[in-house]
Amino acid sequence: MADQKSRRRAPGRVPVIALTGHLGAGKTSTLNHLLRRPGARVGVVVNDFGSLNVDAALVSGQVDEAAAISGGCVCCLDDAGGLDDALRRLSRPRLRLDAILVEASGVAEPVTLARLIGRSGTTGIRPGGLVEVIDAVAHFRTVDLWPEPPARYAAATLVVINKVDLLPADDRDQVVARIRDRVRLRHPRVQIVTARHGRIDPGLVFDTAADGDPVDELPLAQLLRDQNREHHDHEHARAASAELTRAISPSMLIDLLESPPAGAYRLKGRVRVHGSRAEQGFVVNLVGSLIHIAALPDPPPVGELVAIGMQLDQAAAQQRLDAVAGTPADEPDTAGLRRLRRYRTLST
Ligand SMILES: Nc1nc2c(ncn2[C@@H]2O[C@H](COP(=O)(O)OP(=O)(O)OP(=O)(O)O)[C@@H](O)[C@H]2O)c(=O)[nH]1
Repeated sequence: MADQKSRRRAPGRVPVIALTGHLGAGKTSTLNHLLRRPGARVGVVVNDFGSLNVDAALVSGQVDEAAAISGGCVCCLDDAGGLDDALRRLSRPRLRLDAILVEASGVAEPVTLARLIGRSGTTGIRPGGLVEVIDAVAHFRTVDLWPEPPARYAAATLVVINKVDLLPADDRDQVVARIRDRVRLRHPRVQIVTARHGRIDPGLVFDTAADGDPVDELPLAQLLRDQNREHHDHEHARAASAELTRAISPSMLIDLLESPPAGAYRLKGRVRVHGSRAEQGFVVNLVGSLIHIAALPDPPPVGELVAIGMQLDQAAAQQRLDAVAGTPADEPDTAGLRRLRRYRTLST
């Protein structure tokens, strides 16, 4: 009988699965959902666009092995921003990982990322598919904007139409069908599923990494040419971030989320505030104009806030974030806490 160790992972190269999608589409939610799959040893590479790794903080603790790439979009940095190093480290045989998931920043181009993974010099890995997460609500305002369907659809092995819960009930089927049709125009055979909070069947993702997958089934040269003809949004994305070394004012935080800096499409972070009795931690998220706030089990010793947008006014955003980070908030702020808790209740 095969011993436990040899049964833990199929022999051979570790499949590397990329998770892509526009800013705030639901990549971290999908990743966290996949990490809850029992029985698989999964390594994760997280690439945040801002200089602070919010996503890495949100997945650590649930993952067997993690590597973070920060400071820019993985496909725009020299040397793939350390992707090869991270893959080399995570594919070491003694880690016995079943799969490696790479969560790209929300501004990475899937075609380029697929190429980086496919052409990686790392010997212990093989491409295991690319999961493109789509924000069903914002898709036609953010990603699919031109007469030709975007090249990014063709790089995907699985398309997740996420946030379907946010579509109005009488529009839902029509919007989902429209996204499906556009994807299929580019990629007739791709798997498409709908999801809420990235809750897809993990078997779909790990199955796309079956050992028999062709190493490179994508006509990448053609796709790269198509992508270059399209709008290169990732070249124009900008970010501002601030480290939060103390509790912040909930009023200032909610003001920031309700009236974000000019051009900020995405705002996210982990914060600490003074509750009525003790300090409390929260994860805050803004996508477009949608605010989501969830409680953390413990207040983070050091938190962070990151703002990202294609046309972000970086200086103004930095000033706003620095003001939140630098304003003393040592007393409970009852009105601010009430506003924060209201968003938290609406977010459940
Ligand atoms: N209502 C609803 N909210 C969702 C869903 N999926 C994600 N969200 C929320 O959308 C926000 C962004 O989700 P993330 O998973 O962080 O998105 P992301 O793609 O990782 O974001 P970036 O890494 O910044 O590009 C969070 O507030 C999530 O709770 C969904 O299916 N329904």
